[in-house]
Amino acid sequence: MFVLVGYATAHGSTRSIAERIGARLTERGNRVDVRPMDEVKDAGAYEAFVLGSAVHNQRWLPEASEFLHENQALFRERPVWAFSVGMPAALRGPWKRMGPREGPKITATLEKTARLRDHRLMSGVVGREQMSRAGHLVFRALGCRYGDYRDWAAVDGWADDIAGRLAAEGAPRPPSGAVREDRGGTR
Ligand SMILES: Cc1cc2nc3c(=O)[nH]c(=O)nc-3n(C[C@H](O)[C@H](O)[C@H](O)COP(=O)(O)O)c2cc1C
Repeated sequence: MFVLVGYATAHGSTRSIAERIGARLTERGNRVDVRPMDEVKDAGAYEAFVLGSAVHNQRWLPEASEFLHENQALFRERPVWAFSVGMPAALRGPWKRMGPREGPKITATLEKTARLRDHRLMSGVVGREQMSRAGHLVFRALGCRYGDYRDWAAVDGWADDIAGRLAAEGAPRPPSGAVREDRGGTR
């Protein structure tokens, strides 16, 4: 399959995760472009999409939201997987409960413009240099810690699931009426 792994990043974590997913899908036999969503010229050229954005204030970055909006007809027809990169793993204390609530909230927004096969909220690198002074003070007051929270095993596992689904969907179907010998095999 010809797959776009499109991303929008402010500080690089989302790009690194997109590149990892792209490499994994390529290893599994797909033709893959990994590129920023605002540099994609012809979205219609791709057969499937894995789209990811950094999360700011519980939303995708504006260029990512625009890309979804502009191509919504396509994203209702072709397979789309989405990932959001935030900081649920950096949260501490009562704020830790925010993480599980943020994922479904973002999913609901994305589903207004795309029919998603799956959406994952992941954690990225959270650095002092990304924060305003006020943001830093709130972050520290909540007991949160800066760090690299990327979970590569989870990213690889998810990419492998996607590769499996693409392989199943891309495989030539037997002619209708044909009797399959391999009953119980892939659908
Ligand atoms: C201004 C700002 C707002 C943020 N808002 C959120 C948020 O609402 N939810 C969240 O989970 N992470 C939030 N983050 C954390 C980032 O999404 C996180 O650091 C992520 O790794 C950034 O990805 P990037 O390196 O691709 O830009 C915010 C970061 C910044 C700088």
